[in-house]
Amino acid sequence: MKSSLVILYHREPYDEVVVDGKTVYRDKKSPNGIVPTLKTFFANAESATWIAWKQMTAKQQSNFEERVVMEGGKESSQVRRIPLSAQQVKDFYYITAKEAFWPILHSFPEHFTYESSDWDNFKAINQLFADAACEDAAEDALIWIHDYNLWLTPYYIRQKMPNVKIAFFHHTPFPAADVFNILHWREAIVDSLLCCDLCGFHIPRYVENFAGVARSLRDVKTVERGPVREAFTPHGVALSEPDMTTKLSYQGRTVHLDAFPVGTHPQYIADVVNSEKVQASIKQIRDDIGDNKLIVSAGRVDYVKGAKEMLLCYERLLTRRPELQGKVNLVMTAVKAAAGMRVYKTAQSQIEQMVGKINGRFSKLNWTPILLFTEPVPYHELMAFYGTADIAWIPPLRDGLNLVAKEYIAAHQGRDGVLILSEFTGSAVELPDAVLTNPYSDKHMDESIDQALAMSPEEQQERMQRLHQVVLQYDVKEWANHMFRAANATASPGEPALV
Ligand SMILES: Nc1ncnc2c1ncn2[C@@H]1O[C@H](COP(=O)(O)OP(=O)(O)O[C@H]2O[C@H](CO)[C@@H](O)[C@H](O)[C@H]2O)[C@@H](O)[C@H]1O
Ligand SMILES: O=P(O)(O)OC[C@H](O)CO
Repeated sequence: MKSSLVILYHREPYDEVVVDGKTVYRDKKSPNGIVPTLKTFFANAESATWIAWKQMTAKQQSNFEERVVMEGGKESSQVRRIPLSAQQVKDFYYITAKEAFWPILHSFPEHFTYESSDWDNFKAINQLFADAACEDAAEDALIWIHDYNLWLTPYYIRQKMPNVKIAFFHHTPFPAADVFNILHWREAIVDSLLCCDLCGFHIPRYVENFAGVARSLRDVKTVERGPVREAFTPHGVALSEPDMTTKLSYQGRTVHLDAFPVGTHPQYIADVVNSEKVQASIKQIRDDIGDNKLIVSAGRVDYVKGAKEMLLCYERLLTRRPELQGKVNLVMTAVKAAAGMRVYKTAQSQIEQMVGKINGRFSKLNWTPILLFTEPVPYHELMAFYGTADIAWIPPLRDGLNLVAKEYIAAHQGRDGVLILSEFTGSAVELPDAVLTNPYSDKHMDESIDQALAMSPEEQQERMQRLHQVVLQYDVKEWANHMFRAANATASPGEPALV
């Protein structure tokens, strides 16, 4: 049966493990903000296909289940896996995507490496995803593609299905033209994105950057522009943008552009935090640290996430204000996205060395300044840390959005807590009541942590209530609904709208 919704995201929605000779599918352990987001509505969709890759040997390829149904999911919603060899995965994901595209997307051209990239392999794998999508999509389906790993799929799909609806969502930032255009393959990528009906981004700045790139490379016409929605701070934050382009036309096709940031599951998070199990963990953490201030900072190991800048600031804090030694605890997670990525080795060892140095310098018999987790933390434990923490410290140098900020707010349910949030995360233009900080400035970082530590309970509550309203209103359901509404609105006159 053909699907009315086809989701293309390169990762599978679960970890496949063999227990006692039987294959079972478990929630993914690695910290990734996209999989849980997409899983929520994929599991409930009536007839959907999720297309991902699966690494296997040639021998395994001759005999594997191409399609599986997720536990608890509907028979009509299947995960279709494209078999890839270890070498293909390495070239496509670890190297071309992470060593060439990722640094450019995050405006770190100094980390960009071109020589080891394998563009032909990237094209071939994108073609495989596009072929699978076309096989599974009904004529009136929506094909929803996620992230830069699949940049070329719109082009290949359009060759085979000229009228199918294609939406693309970027979970990362989208950089300005003078950075994006460093990519050798810029024309092919932009031509492919211009084959979409809808190109979605987290925030208006990324929309504007994409429109700027398209204008710089192709003779696109701006069809519509307007002020940004009230959900976004229009001025004054590093990534603010007062107006944005909402329609471009190119070669007879209209491409809709839109900004709709991913949301979280505030009610689910509140239920987990309020559960007996998590409340018991929260009490245990509090008993362990007494009246100390608990700071939490969670994320993947990545040079874009600002861990180094935060650790330097924490070291300065303990030096500038020795009275805080023994009175604050920083719980930090720095977990690898996948094993064996050379691009993250330096970032990981840098974090481990800095934590070792700070702990070595300041620890006392009964106090260690930093507790570092380098392995995924079970969800309930993570929520217990979010729920207990007086401060969440989120310092990325660049981040498409940052879901940890929203999860922390949801865990506190408008009661208390302080969010220190880098202005260079997409979420900063949605969350003006956070303590916004500039991770490129030592002075600003120092002022922000001082401000957070000194904030009165009344001010914490006022800010948290406003932040909670935002997180409640723009949750993950609203994100998906926004996308479906926006995709529907791309129907040209006379063309039937999506159902
Ligand atoms: N030690 C640990 N163990 C287990 N889980 C952990 C963990 N540390 C963090 N997590 C969880 O991992 C997720 C990470 O979310 P991010 O928004 O940082 O996503 P990520 O960078 O993967 O994805 C991309 O997609 C998302 C969604 O679009 C964007 O917010 C982001 O900018 C972009 O880079 C959060 O749900 C967090 O709670
Ligand atoms: O592709 P991954 O799993 O490394 O994902 C990292 C980010 O979530 C992509 O935006």
